[in-house]
This record gives sequence, C-alpha cells and structure tokens, in this order.
Amino acid sequence: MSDENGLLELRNQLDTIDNKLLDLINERMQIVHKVGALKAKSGGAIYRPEREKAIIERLEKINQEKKGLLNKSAIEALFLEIFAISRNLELPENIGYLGPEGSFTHQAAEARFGAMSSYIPISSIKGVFKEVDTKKVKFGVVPIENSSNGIVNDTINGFSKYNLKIIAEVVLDIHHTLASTCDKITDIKKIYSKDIAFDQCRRFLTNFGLDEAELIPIESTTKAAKIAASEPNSAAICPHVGAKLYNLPILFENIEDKDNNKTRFFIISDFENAPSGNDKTSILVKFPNEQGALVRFLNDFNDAKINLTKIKSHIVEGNSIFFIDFDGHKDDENVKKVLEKHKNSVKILGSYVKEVNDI
Ligand SMILES: C=C(O[C@@H]1C=C(C(=O)O)C=C[C@H]1O)C(=O)O
Repeated sequence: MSDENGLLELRNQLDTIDNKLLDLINERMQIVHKVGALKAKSGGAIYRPEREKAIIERLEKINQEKKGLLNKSAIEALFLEIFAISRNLELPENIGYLGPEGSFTHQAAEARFGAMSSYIPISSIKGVFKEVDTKKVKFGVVPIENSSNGIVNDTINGFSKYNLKIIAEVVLDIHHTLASTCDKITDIKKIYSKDIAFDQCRRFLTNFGLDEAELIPIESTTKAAKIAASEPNSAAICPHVGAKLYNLPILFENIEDKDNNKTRFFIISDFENAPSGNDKTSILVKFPNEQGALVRFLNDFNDAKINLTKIKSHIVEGNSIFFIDFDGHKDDENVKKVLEKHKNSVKILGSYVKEVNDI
C-alpha cells in the first residue's frame, strides 16, 4: 500500500472511532440530563468536585493498569472538559473570576471549569464575593495566597464578610514574562505590572538593568500588557496568555526570581461539599482575648489527631484572626467535635478535595 493509501486507511479508522466516541458521549449526556432532573427536584448541587475527582482517579488507575498511551494530565484535561459540558447541560452556570481576561485567576478558573464554561471577569475580589452572594454567578474564583507574597488580605476579608463556602482549591505555577514592542531592552523606560509581580521579579529587573526604568504598578498584569501594547518605550510584566491576548512580543520568559512561584486559588459558592475521603478544611478563628486561648485550641486539634497544615495570622478591622487549614472534612467525627467545642470563635470556610500541588 502506498503511503497515501495508508494514511487514508488510518484516517478511515479514526473516523469510525470518532463516530463511536460521539455516540458514547451523547449517551453519557442523556444520563447527565437525568442527573440534572433529579438534582432540580431535590435541590442538589450541580458541581460535585469530589465526584469528579473520584472519576478522574478511577480512570487514571485503569489507564495505568492497561498501560494506556494517555498521561495523567491528558486524562484530566479531557474529562474536565466533558464534566464542564455535562454541568452546562444540567444547568448553565456562570463563573465569576478576578479579571481581567487572561489573568492568572482566569487561568485557574479554566483549569477547573474547562474552556466551554461561561466566564465573567470581575474587577475586584470584593466584587467576586458580592456577585456570588447575590447569585449573579454560581461560582467565584479568587486568589488566596502566593508562595512569595503570602495571604491575600482581600480574600480573607471577603470570607469574614460573606457566608460563602470554599468548594475547591486550585494551585497554579506562576510564570511571568517581560513583553514589549521595543526591540532593545535599553529602549524600555517604563514597566507596567501588578505590585506583587514586581516583587516576584526583582532580581531579573536588577540583573538586566531594568531597575532604572520607571516601575508603574497597576491593578492587573493583563492590563499592563494592554497598556504596553499601545505605549512606545514601555513593557509589561505579565502572564504569557496576557501578552498573547494583546499581541505583545515576549522578550523574556519565566522571569520570576523563585523557580517554584505558586499561587493558590479558591473556588467559592453557596453550598457545601460531601466528604471525598481526601479532604482539607479551612477555617477563620478569632480568639477571645485570654491568655493561652491559641494554645488550648491547638492542643484540642492535637488531641483529636487532626493534622494542621497551615496557620497564618491576619488583621481584620484591628482584630487579629487566624486562617487555618487542616486535613479532614468538617463532618468527620473527630473534626466535628473540636469545631463544635470552639464554635464561638470559628468560622468554617469549607471542606474540599485536597490538591496534590501544594504551596
Ligand atoms: C453528573 C453529575 O454532575 C456533575 C457532572 C459530573 C459528570 O459529568 O460526571 C460529575 C459531578 C458533577 O460535577 C453528578 O453529580 O453525577
């Protein structure tokens, strides 16, 4: 058989498989439709991250056993897209994220909800909380902490003010680029970016003599790309996708000082997750002004054999509060007991499937 005929034959085989895949996906969607109808009757949540996680883990295991050609992230990418389409079929739901389009939070949202969902950029973290609270959007995506810059205060403030729940976490590796229409680095006189992005790229700026340029902080790295695309002798520190969005040539990639620069994001909504068997819980704690309150609290967690994974202090309206993460679900017996004992000082922010990529 000639190469050309060989190619034709293989493509015929692919067409036959694609036809079967289409039938199978449609068959799946018929069932999803029935799940949607049941949930509409019972008022159950459409998005069930713990169920999606379990499906992906099961498929990865089968794939490994069968020595399939797909790797873990390929399975995840394919199925997250199928789940997103499934959920939209059950009930189309909007996702509000800290914008603008192309921001790291947008990337975090897409990593979880796929390319087919309906996204709405919101210009502040406070705004994201408000739109979820008033049910304009079903889900909100906000940053909670960065490995170089710590906790995001506006997000803690949002949780203090609103009774919304964390239903999932997403951890992204953060890479910055220097993008500009200038041909020569010495032509760059102004650099636009978000204040924390400048902090994350200090060494690069010094090493390349760019600390001489005027550093202009603005509200987002994507907006920085937009401005730099139209202003001569300027540049932006922005994500790769931000530069692409505004056709801004990328001069340097991965300019962040630390090679494991990560940001953790929360997906927030108005419902609680069922336990998945591999959960984490986040709480805010405001201790009474008594000696030993923090120690007593921590001892109770220790006695209940709960593993605390993070504790950070934060000031809200002059009061010191703690943001705490621990392993387990709020409905686990040991967790429930401790939280009940301290219910006057604790606000439960949510229990959600633990991400493998940690910060
Ligand atoms: C279909 C369901 O709803 C959603 C879609 C899922 C899917 O497509 O398999 C899984 C969990 C939910 O996020 C379900 O809850 O089973």
